[in-house]
Amino acid sequence: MTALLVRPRPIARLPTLRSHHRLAFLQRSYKLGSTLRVTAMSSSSDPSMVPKPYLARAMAAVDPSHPEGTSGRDTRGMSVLQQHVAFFDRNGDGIVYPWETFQGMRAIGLGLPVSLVTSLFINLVMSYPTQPSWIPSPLLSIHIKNIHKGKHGSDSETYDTEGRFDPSKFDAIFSKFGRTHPNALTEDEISTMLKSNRNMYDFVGWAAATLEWNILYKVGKDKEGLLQRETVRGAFDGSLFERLQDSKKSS
Ligand code: HEM
Ligand SMILES: [Ca+2]
Repeated sequence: MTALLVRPRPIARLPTLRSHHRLAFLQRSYKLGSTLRVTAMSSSSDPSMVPKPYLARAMAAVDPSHPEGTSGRDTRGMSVLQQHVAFFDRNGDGIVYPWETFQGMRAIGLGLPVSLVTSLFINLVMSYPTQPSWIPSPLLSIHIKNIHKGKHGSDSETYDTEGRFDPSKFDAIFSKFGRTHPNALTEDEISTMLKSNRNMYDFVGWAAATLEWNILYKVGKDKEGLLQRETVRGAFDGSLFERLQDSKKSS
């Protein structure tokens, strides 16, 4: 009887699944407690899968099309979360002041009122947890070295508590919520995701995650109103911000 319960599905059926379904299947298998299936999946040599998708990457936002992260990116020894934030450090001193957040937002094409309100909110929320001592910063500085301490709840959990990038959590954004397109999110799907990601009584996290995804949608949506997987990956390692700034400059 037990043997019947734990018997894995024939491996031969797996390649017919699309990559995002395959990962969802992996997660379901895990919940069922069948380590046999998980082992079989992770040792697969299928090129459309990231090796060891459960292993958080310190410096690279990896997915099956970018197994080494964004090509040609100089990580400067920073974690993926530090890279996300470094774009806003306009003078490169390791500290992000509210006016730098504001300038960065304007540089990627956000409007004046949104940039004003959002930059103030971000620096208000993230300044204190990232300070090098218990004394608050009157100028609301954010220290990039400690940005992992600015991690909040009710998010996708793609960044771990040390600011690394978890490829399986990133993939789950699309396998769980990309109902209409496997590699993109509609505005409605983003709002479903935000509600699903909520942790109990985590009002700061709800607000922060809503803001993050709403501004990302604003700057990153394509002509069809879709937020593409590649745009989201670029937001995680900050390369999207540089791309947007360059395209704004050249237009
Ligand atoms: C236009 C600018 C920005 C956009 C579009 C943006 C977008 C995002 C997105 C989509 C996430 C992932 C949320 C999730 O996993 O559900 C995120 C996380 C994060 N962002 Fe930003 N962000 C921006 C600016 C900033 C700035 C200026 C800072 C700080 C200086 C910052 C700090 C963070 C931190 C600490 C996280 C981790 C949150 C967590 O995982 O709990 N972001 N951001
Ligand atoms: Ca700075």
